[in-house]
Amino acid sequence: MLRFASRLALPTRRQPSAILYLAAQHRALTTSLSHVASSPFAKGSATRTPAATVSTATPVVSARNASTGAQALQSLSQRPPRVLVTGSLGQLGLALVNEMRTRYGVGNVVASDIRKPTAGLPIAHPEGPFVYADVMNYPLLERIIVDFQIDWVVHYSAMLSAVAEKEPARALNVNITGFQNVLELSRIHKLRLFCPSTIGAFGPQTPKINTPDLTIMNPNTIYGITKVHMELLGEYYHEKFGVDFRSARYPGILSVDTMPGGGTTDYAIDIFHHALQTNSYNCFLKPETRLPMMYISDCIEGTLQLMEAPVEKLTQRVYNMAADSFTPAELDVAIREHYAPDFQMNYVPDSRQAIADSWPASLDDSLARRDWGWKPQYDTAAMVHKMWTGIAAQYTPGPTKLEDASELTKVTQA
Ligand SMILES: NC(=O)C1=CN([C@@H]2O[C@H](COP(=O)(O)OP(=O)(O)OC[C@H]3O[C@@H](n4cnc5c(N)ncnc54)[C@H](O)[C@@H]3O)[C@@H](O)[C@H]2O)C=CC1
Ligand SMILES: CC(=O)[C@H](N)C(=O)O
Repeated sequence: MLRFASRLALPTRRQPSAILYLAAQHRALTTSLSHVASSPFAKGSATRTPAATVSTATPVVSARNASTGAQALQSLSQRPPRVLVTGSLGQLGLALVNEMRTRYGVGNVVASDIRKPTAGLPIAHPEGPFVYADVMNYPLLERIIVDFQIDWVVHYSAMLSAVAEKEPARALNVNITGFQNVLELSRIHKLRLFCPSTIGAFGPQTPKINTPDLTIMNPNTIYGITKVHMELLGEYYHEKFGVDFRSARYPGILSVDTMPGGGTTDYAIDIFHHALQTNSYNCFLKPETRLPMMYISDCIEGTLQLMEAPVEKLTQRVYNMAADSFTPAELDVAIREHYAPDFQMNYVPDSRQAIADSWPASLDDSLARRDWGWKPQYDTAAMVHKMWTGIAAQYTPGPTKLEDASELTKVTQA
């Protein structure tokens, strides 16, 4: 099995400054959590809503980030938001919850998923609240939002591009019905809602280089269609009902501590694990396939910047967000030049090649930079360095462990 260091916090370039929060707020939320833990809902009631597992022992301490915190707190009526994160055990959710709990206070960030948090996941604050939440279950979501007095939802539950092509009916349900549920609940309960979009929302007719925010989309994958639906419906709810919907179109995200969930950009993570374990990799994309990519710290930082941005700064609701772009061949060269001279890359393109071919090679994110100050910290060289050194540290030195490579990721079977 992969050996993850437990309780790894996201690498951060800033020292969070912890401030003790008002005692009244502390009492209010602790009371709220106690209520949930002792409610019929929490125990699993006759309505067959699954039990919410909540740690009431968690003190509600507000730890805010020094650089962005003051401004965001002002716009939040001087208290940190209470946030529900759906799909929080996925590649991005784990990292986002870790960072949000550092900034907003452990008890203020409710993690949720349909899976159990297993030992070894990089959860920095395991004492924080975690609940079962199937995003298709509207009454359950509403109950969590009310019981925890949620202000913001980050909707991360989704099926990614490769797995969605394999199970289109399920992907439509999770990605479309799930989003419609959180959007409608955001309208009713006046929540700020963030749902990520993706380079996968674009299609073969989209301009490939420096793709602007507003352009032809026409995706030809189930994943892309569900994401365009999400963008349009979110904008509609904003226009029509004033829902504070926000979205960023992410590139492929690279992470050390968490594994990808079945996408087309997953090769750029798999390659490091295979290189370190077997010194070779069968890449499922052709060498020249250029795709936009981003390191996870940038993704999480940018997401929080957009979430915290004062509403008057936003001139639109969906923004491109970019860092750098590279090809499998360039990654191969970087690994051989700097880390593993004998690394052997083979190219065995599969059905994911067609998906990648329909996506942009680079994004124009100038509006995100202008409106809410987006600026990535990691270019390709810096990403490769973080990935190699971070993943190398996960493997114990010794003989090659082939069984580890076979466990690497769900996507190798996609
Ligand atoms: N990872 C990436 O490179 C990119 C991700 N995104 C978007 O970011 C979001 C998060 O992506 P990842 O963390 O990579 O995905 P992931 O596949 O790693 O995690 C998704 C999580 O959703 C959960 N889930 C599935 N069905 C659910 C349901 N019915 N109810 C509740 N939870 C359910 C899964 O158990 C899983 O933990 C998604 O919306 C994805 O489209 C966008 C662009 C790039
Ligand atoms: C770019 C994405 O949305 C995701 N990583 C995928 O490849 O499906």
